[in-house]
This record gives sequence, C-alpha cells and structure tokens, in this order.
Amino acid sequence: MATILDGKALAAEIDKNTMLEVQKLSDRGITPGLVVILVGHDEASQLYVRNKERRAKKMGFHSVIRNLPETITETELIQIVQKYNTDPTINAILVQLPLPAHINDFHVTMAISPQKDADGFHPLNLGKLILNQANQTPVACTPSGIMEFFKAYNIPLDGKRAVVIGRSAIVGKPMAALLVNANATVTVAHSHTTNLSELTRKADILVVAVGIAHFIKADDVKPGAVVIDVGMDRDVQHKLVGDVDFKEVEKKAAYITPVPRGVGPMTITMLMAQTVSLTKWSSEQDG
Ligand SMILES: Nc1nc(=O)c2c([nH]1)NC[C@@H]1CN(c3ccc(C(=O)N[C@@H](CCC(=O)O)C(=O)O)cc3)C=[N+]21
Repeated sequence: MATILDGKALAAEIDKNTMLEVQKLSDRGITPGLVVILVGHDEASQLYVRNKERRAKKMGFHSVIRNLPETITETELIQIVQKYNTDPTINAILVQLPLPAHINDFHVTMAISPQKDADGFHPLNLGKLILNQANQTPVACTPSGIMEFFKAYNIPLDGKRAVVIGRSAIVGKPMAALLVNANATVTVAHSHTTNLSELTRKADILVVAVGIAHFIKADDVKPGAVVIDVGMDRDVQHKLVGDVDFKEVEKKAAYITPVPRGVGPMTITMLMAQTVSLTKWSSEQDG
C-alpha cells in the first residue's frame, strides 16, 4: 500500500513557520495584506475564497475580499487591480479564476504588479521560473505545494521520469518548469496526447491535472510511482473526488495524495507563505 502524502498535516507544519514570519514582521510594525478579487457567484470559487479568508485571518493578515458583479467589464476590473497595485496596505493580489467569458484572464493577470502577484501567474514571474531564475519571485501555489511534498517526504526527482498531465498556466506549465529545474526528465501530456497510458506507465512521478473524476486507473500507473492528484472533481453523489482512482491506485503506487486533504490544503498554505514572502521582499526594497 502506498504512503499517503498528508496535505493537511504538511500544511499545518508549514503554516507554523509562516506564522513565525508574520510575528517577525509584526515586530517591525508590518502586517501582510492580501486581497482576493472574486467576480460573479461561482459556488466552488466562493468556497475557496471563504477558506482563504479564514486562513488569512488566522494568520493575522490584513485580508480583503472584493466581490464584484458578473457584469463588470475587463477595463473596470483592471482599474480595480491597478488601485491595489498602488495601495500600500496590500502586498498580494489574487484574482480568482476562472473569470466570466467576456473577460480575458491574460489581460487581467498582466495588470497585476509582478511584485504583488500572489499566484505567480504574471508572465514576468512565470518567465523567470522557466529560466530557473525564480529567486525572490512568486511561483504558482499548487505546483510549489506539490514540490513541498517531495521535499518533506524525501522523494528524489533528479534523473526521474516525470509526466505532467495538463498544460494550464496555473498548474501544468509551472509544474513542468519546477520539475525540470529539479533535474527530472519531464513530459507534458494533454487532451491531444495519443497513447497516454503508454506514457503514464513509464512515469516515476505522475502529476494529474485534467479535471475528470477517476481518470487515472491502476493500469495507467507504474508500480512504485509517486502519484499527485490535482483534481477537484465531483462524483455522482456530488462528493469531492480527484482525477485518480485512489482506491485502485493506492495499492500500486509508492506515494499518493488523497482528495480532499492532499494538494488542496497545500495550495492555500503556499498562498499564505507567498503573501508573507511578497511582504518581506517589498519591505527589503523599501529599505
Ligand atoms: N487565481 C486563482 N488561484 C488559485 O489558486 C485558484 C483559483 N484562482 N481558482 C480555483 C482554484 C482551486 N483552488 C483550490 C484551493 C484549495 C482547495 C482546498 O483547500 N481543498 C481542500 C478542501 C476542499 C473542500 O472540502 O471542498 C482539500 O482538497 O482538502 C481547493 C481548490 C485554488 N484555485
């Protein structure tokens, strides 16, 4: 049976360190400020935003949630982002994705100051990551949370074959860059990939971000693989499940993340840690 990578426990451990950093900043009279911008009423998004708000408050952050109407224009949204770019009480800006279809995600992402980019989605930050120059640079929270699993459980990456399924700017692309930077041999698969299971069966490290419940079965997995499930899907009973058929795959893998309590809690933990880092970096720049 696989070792379960416990996201809840690891998140709590990292949160303790983050809280120590918050205390150090507080001793200097600095409070990390995070604004989460939510457009429209997507039910799942509202749940994540509430979870983030709870964690941010617990950490002692200055936490702002901006709920904006579904009908807001791209120009208006960008103007609001720009207001937070120059707001000295705000260190980190997160615009909840997906945005309504009439707003271009990329335009909004580019409007966020790279120095306040809570998600690490700005092209400057993503570019630095790809060039392996991401020191003092925010990195996408889900992939960096996954890297924390490898570190905490002493899972080697150097020379390993990694397969990432999914090529989004949020998970697949930054995940592939982090794995390449850690000297893994990385294949990025996606919806146009042919003979997918032929690839996944050779993977020492398999990261699955496709958004289809129980997409990966035991047959698709190499014995002893490390299986990371980024899926947040609903099964027929509307229960939260992952992209990996956990019950089957845990019998074959060496390590596996559960859903819930795997990658999800780590994403929020890395967002909190990154907000503190952005606050520290900006205070260093101010002198
Ligand atoms: N700009 C932006 N940045 C994001 O990071 C972002 C986003 N937009 N849009 C939506 C996705 C999704 N996401 C999750 C984060 C935490 C959990 C989470 O905490 N999950 C828990 C519990 C969830 C539950 O019980 O419903 C778990 O897996 O154990 C889930 C999903 C962040 N996202």
